[in-house]
Amino acid sequence: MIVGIPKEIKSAENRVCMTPAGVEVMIKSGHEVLVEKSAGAASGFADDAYIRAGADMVDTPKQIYAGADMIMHVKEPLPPEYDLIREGQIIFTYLHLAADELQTRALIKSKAVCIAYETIQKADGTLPLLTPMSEVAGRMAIQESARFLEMTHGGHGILLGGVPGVELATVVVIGGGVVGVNAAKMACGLGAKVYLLDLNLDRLRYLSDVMPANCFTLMSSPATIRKLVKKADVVIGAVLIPGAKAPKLVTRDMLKTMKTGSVLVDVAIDQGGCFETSKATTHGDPTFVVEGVVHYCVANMPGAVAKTSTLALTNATLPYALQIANQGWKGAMQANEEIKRGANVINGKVTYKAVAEAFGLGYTSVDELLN
Ligand SMILES: NC(=O)C1=CN([C@@H]2O[C@H](COP(=O)(O)OP(=O)(O)OC[C@H]3O[C@@H](n4cnc5c(N)ncnc54)[C@H](O)[C@@H]3O)[C@@H](O)[C@H]2O)C=CC1
Ligand SMILES: CC(=O)C(=O)O
Repeated sequence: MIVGIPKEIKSAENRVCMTPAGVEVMIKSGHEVLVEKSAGAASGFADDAYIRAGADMVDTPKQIYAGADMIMHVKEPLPPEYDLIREGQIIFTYLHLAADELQTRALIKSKAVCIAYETIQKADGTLPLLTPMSEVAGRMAIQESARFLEMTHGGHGILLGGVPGVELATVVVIGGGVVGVNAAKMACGLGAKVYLLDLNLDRLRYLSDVMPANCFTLMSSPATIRKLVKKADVVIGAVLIPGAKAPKLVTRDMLKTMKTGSVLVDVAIDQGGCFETSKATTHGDPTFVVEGVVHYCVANMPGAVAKTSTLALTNATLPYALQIANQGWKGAMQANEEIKRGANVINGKVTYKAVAEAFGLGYTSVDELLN
């Protein structure tokens, strides 16, 4: 198979979907790899390293899309790429379709085989290709909160951990999965008072055992969220219903009760965001203010720390990419249920239920397409 690696074009997206070490493994397995010039530069991988690994370097995304059987990306294809995608081509990347009708319709039209990193799912429900970036984004969420609590950035000027004799900050983390735990750990480490909310009681039991003493676990409900946001300096949105649009958990009315200059970080923005007032922002212009509350809603947070994120992401994606390249998409999905759960749009059909439901589109089981 010919695998294509275009340069990312989303705003301030510095990651690349495969390192030279990954390219070497692909090529040793009998595949060819096309890499767009300077695709890895921002992550610390010069073109020379890809050439030494055996890749063919090309100048434009057009050449990548024209020549490759499987396109790998980090972020979703953007409008300039839609018409480059070919029928039957495999697109393997983060897609987050339930929050992006334009892209969903473009992928349906393309008749490509679109496999989403974020819905590849193990039998125990975990999401192996989302986890590493959720670890990064969860940790970053607290760095960014600390930055935007500073007065020069619009915050109300409280230090997360306080100092002896002075009140410390209150951080509310909604969602106790990978993002939530990583955010809560960082906030606890800095000394803040942290509330960590989830709907899953078994998860709350586990978290209550393993988290530090300044982390308080609570069952998530509208009443609890309404009460906590009033005293919060920071609220982190970290919920996920896999593949689906995020539920809106903090309403505009709740926002009106919050402190002026407090900070919301909606990490779940890639799935549409879990605050009613969220809209996606970029690293270039990451925040906006509604009802006096600073909103940070960047959909590709890990792109800002690409030297960490590229390695963490590609450690996880390579084995799956290799299996798809070795067996083709049908063979890989027949052999591996985890990859089958990644099927979102295939040959013009929506094969992920939550995506079909998000836009009132017809749903086709991937099994119907595998025979
Ligand atoms: N903005 C960005 O750059 C990035 C965004 N993300 C996004 O962050 C979100 C969270 O991802 P993960 O932590 O990996 O997911 P996860 O599946 O590990 O955790 C989600 C948690 O939310 C909980 N939950 C669901 N509904 C809830 C509710 N109503 N109240 C409280 N908790 C609820 C679930 O029980 C689960 O424990 C996803 O949308 C993911 O795509 C992840 C990485 C980067
Ligand atoms: C998860 C995701 O969309 C990201 O890392 O950008």
